[in-house]
Amino acid sequence: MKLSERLYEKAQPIWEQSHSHPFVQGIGNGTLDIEKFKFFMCQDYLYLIDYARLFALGSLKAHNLETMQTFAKMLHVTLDEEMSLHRAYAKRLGISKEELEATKPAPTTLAYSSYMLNIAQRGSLKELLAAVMPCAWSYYEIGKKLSETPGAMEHVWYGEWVTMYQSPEFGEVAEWQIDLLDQLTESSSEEELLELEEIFLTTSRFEYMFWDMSYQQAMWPLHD
Ligand SMILES: Cc1ncc(CO)c(N)n1
Repeated sequence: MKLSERLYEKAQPIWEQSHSHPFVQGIGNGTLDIEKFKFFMCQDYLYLIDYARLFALGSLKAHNLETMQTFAKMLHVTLDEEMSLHRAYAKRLGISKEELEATKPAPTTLAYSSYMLNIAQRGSLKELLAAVMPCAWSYYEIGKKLSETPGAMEHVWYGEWVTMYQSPEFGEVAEWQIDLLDQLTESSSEEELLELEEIFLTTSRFEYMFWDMSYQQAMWPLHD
């Protein structure tokens, strides 16, 4: 069994909770409160900055030129295409570029980004991939599922979001990461596979928490 098949199976109970979360469902049926989406977009913008850094680290840790080029491409696509979606939404939502960039990270954003970057910095390419894989893979799955709802891709607010994440180009990114990790772990020990599984499940849990944080618009529970 390929590692990716095992990871997919193990993560299902978590991923299913993300799929059925009211934030995700609300994007699909168009009922999500726009204030919650605003919160999500600003926090996601911060998240993507660190997510992009993981691709820079992937390029650094790559074992050959082709892998290095693909990580560099994902770095570029994140900074200049995915984040352009956020910049365009911010503009429509009345959030200035300065405001967007000055967003303060919520505790869940900080925890998720810090965990991912820590794994990527101290681990090998395998650990880095295990940490980053639930991101593109689960968003692609969510995009595809939501796009099946009639009108979801045409919705005045959430249509563009669904359209981007269900796109085959976005799916290719997930597939490339999956294939590379499967290839790199062909002869890994059970002990190593278990470690990678734990990382994958941890970022899968953080993905769920990110939806929930956005739904609750959860900042620090303290007031300065
Ligand atoms: C939190 C999060 N996970 C994954 C993606 C997909 O890139 C995203 N934009 N945000």
